Amino acid sequence: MTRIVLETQGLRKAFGGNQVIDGIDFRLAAGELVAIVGPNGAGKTSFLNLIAGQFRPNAGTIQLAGADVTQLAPNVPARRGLFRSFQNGGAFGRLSAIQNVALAGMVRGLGRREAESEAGKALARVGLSPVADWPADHLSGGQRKLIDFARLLLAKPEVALLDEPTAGVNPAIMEVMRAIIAEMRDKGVGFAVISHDLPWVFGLCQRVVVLASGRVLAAGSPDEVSADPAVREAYLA
Ligand SMILES: Nc1ncnc2c1ncn2[C@@H]1O[C@H](COP(=O)(O)OP(=O)(O)OP(=O)(O)O)[C@@H](O)[C@H]1O
Repeated sequence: MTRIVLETQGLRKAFGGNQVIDGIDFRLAAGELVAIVGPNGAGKTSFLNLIAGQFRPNAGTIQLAGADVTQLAPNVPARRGLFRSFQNGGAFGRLSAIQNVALAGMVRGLGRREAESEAGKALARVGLSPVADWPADHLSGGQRKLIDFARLLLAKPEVALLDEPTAGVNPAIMEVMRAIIAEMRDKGVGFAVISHDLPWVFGLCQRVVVLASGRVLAAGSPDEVSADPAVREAYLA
């Protein structure tokens, strides 16, 4: 039987009168990659913020690997096997690249030495060995996104939430990202990936969830959602 690693039910969030998430039911299985797409302002990042604990929902529940994490602080889901990347990279600017990556290993219980040794290997994998000792805020936007991928390798999560990983990065880096995601997914990590790059993400995912106005507008295979008139209309609008 398929193991569900992430599930939301009836998730809702409003800011003042703006209902940004309006009742989202979502399931992600181990080893599955779901693309989360939709027009600007649809609520995609807010949905990840709710799952990762950056926002508190007004209603609904979030289960991570079978445990209720609905009301937990942001760092707690990380210790329970959740990884999250951010549109502009999640690195701490004053820490070096290698310190940032090692932290992801320490969160999962590695000692400092072992974490730094693994971080060095992960940085080599993403091509960042030459800048391993540079402060993250001296790196380019694309390099900071690669730090997130090195952090992902160290974190070894059950669930990875990626927010626009390929925005503003060159094709060679996109290929490094694709290979890491595919390898981890094949080992059983569940991925929810927000992307505006539909060819890239449709080439990786099993399922697509289209959000619009905080709701699931459509869900299905890439071919099914691409053919859905409501999806076309939402994008054109
Ligand atoms: N912290 C916040 N306070 C108030 N409103 C917010 C906050 N975060 C997001 N919103 C609102 O939530 C709505 C959805 O925004 P969100 O960033 O989740 O959309 P998105 O689908 O990720 O968009 P994009 O593709 O442009 O990144 C927007 O109307 C936005 O203004």
